[in-house]
Amino acid sequence: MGNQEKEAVLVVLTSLQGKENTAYWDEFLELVKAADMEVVMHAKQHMKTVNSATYIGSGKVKEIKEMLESTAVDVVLIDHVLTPLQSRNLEKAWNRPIMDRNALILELFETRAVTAEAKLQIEAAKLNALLPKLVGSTSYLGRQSGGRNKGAGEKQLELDRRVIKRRIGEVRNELKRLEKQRAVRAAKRQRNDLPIVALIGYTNAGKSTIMNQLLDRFQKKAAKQVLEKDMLFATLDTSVRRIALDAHRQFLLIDTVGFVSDLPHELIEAFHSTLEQIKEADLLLQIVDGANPHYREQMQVTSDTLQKLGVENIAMLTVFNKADRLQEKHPRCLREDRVMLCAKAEKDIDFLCDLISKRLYPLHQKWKLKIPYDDALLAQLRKQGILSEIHYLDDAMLVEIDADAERMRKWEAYLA
Ligand SMILES: Nc1nc2c(ncn2[C@@H]2O[C@H](COP(=O)(O)OP(=O)(O)OP(=O)(O)O)[C@@H](O)[C@H]2O)c(=O)[nH]1
Ligand SMILES: [Mg+2]
Repeated sequence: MGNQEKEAVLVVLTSLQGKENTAYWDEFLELVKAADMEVVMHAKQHMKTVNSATYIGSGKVKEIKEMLESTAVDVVLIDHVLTPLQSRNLEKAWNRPIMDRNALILELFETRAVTAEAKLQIEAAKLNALLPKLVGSTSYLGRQSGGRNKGAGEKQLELDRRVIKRRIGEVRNELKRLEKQRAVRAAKRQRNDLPIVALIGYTNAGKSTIMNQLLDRFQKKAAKQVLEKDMLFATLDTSVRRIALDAHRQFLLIDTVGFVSDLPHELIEAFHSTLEQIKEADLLLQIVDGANPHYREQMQVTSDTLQKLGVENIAMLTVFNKADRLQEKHPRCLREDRVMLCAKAEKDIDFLCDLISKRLYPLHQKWKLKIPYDDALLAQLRKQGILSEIHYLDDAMLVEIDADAERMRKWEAYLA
């Protein structure tokens, strides 16, 4: 199989006890697409119970075997998580590598990872997932190295296991080294003493879009934008950028990897150190795709994942995004800590900044000052970037500024 060619896959979509699981299936197919695989066939099975040996029923196993005889298929995907025994049995029956939902997400992360750290984290997750499966099966390593591992016996298996364990050790050491580097960077940030705001939420909700909009709006120098894309798991690395609302109101904004239902625990573990950064945040911005009919379930997944990560007691603002896709109009403010907006509308971004600022700098307010025309204060305020409005009166200028009470004290004489 050439590198350019997409892997041809047969997708098995299942449902238990007559529940048509279309949302789950759609999401699974989106994951397949994001992993850059091509669905050449699919099979559906409605099951009453789970078959402990093969997950799906034996009749379906046979039927799919016949399907596989007539078409070139590289891998069979199953929309659920299988036990090692189930995937071994299916692999034997179909003579094809099997990927369950976990394996697919790992594969997708692997194709998407850019930084050394993300790559290593995924490698660790994949190797860990591989070990328990490595009993009487050889196609996993074969597939990983790009070819088929024919005729490999028990000896080979033992060898494989040793190779994998050694590699896991190496990867862990390298990750530890990178983590230390990050700790140093984090310590430097702390010395800057800027508050930290973290964007979190379900994949494809618009986290990276919001980060880019804020960069566009508030970074005078062209800041490096992050990738935003209509695809599951566009972001796999956390990025940190500094946002300066003005000279005195700055914060660090972190964009993070999105969550998905049943995120494989190997991945949560592997990404733990990256996601740890969420714990340092002073404010969480939970971004929700408000136009997704399943936004409630997605919010539930987010709060479950946060709980698994041990993130608690951090103030959270929930942003229902993509308001432009809704039929009805909604007010921006739904509740004190819930807002609805469109990340692509400049006014909405201003509104969001205002909210963030009120949370981070609660003592900050707008003040009106009266400044004579020949006074140097205006230039000073301009330089600090806290000037928001000027009106030119006959005898003086009436200006509006953003500042906290502490700083206002020295300008008290100017208060209008
Ligand atoms: N219509 C509309 N589309 C939006 C809005 N915000 C983001 N999008 C689109 O939604 C898609 C996903 O946006 P991203 O910012 O990449 O989402 P993300 O939350 O970072 O996703 P992951 O990195 O995969 O977790 C992109 O195609 C965006 O252009 C919005 O307010 N309205
Ligand atoms: Mg993103």
